[in-house]
Amino acid sequence: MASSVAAACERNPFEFETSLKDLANSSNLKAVPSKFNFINQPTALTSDALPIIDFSALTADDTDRRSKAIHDLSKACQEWGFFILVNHGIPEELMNATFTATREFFSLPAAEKKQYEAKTASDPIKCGNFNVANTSNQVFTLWRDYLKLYVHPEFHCPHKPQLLREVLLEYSERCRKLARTLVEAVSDALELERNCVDEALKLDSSFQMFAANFYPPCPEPDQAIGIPPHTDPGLFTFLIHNGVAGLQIEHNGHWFNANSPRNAILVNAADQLEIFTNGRCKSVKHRAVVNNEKERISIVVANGPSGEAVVGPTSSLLRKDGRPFYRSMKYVEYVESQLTKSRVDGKSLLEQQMI
Ligand SMILES: O=C(O)CCC(=O)C(=O)O
Ligand SMILES: [Fe+2]
Repeated sequence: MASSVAAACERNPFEFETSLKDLANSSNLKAVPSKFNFINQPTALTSDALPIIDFSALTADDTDRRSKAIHDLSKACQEWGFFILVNHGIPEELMNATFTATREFFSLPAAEKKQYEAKTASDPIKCGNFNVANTSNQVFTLWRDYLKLYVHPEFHCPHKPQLLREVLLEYSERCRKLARTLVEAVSDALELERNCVDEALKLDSSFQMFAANFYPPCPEPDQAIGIPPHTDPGLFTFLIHNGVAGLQIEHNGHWFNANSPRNAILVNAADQLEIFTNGRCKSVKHRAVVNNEKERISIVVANGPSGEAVVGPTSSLLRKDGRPFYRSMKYVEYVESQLTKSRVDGKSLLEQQMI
């Protein structure tokens, strides 16, 4: 759920000028048009094995099995910040339908999509390519079309394609349930009261965002970027993709290709989980690179606290001297500030929250 990459650009960051899908389809592009130019950092090392968490074990009656899964989850959140979730119970057909509906949305005529061009950070439906500035104030456009929706506690969705509403209602609800169980498991692992996150962060009215990213093949993949390095807002982000590689994550100072098997969900601990646990869980930087052969789609759900919750470190995880490592901030303000206040290669909003 890329956000900390955005910037207070002179151009509207949300401006929808080019449907990249159309640009890539219509012209025989040999080079990346200059407005997309972004020089990538060194490419990723080969993939290392990300931790795998078996969701069915987290909810198992067998206490030993459950305790081991909770321990593994907590270790994954503290060491990698990312893990692969298997046996999560979301039907394959629902995931496929989500891809189908999303692809249909991106195939709509540009004029149809342009009605969802956002004017401000708080618009609940946003569609475009996204303009970003770096610390030298140079603005560039990301090599991706995106659709971003606020789906809970209020559900917002474009009218077309018809299928989209139905699948997103179901997919987002299932993701909320999974995220809640993961949050409980992390609370157990950190010896917090089981429902303490739920209560403190008002998860009944969890602010949940859905994003679909469409990356067409790019003639010069080293000269453009899908999404530059960023961390996500929220507690847990869920990502599924259409089988084409592109996600890279930072681990111990290196970039790794993050691959995941079909039907698994790639999960990452996000900023508010790091803040609430006073740094125990890590919200890790990641980025999306592009390739010159295949189109890539990723579907991302950011499961957050309530928009109204003021998120800061929980008291039992403060340092011995009682001081927090992070400032507190209302979640909805955090989400919207990320879209306007941080810059590529500058301090992310999460870093700005550190005391
Ligand atoms: O497309 C991807 O793999 C990354 C997407 C992402 O990080 C985001 O939408 O926040
Ligand atoms: Fe992200």
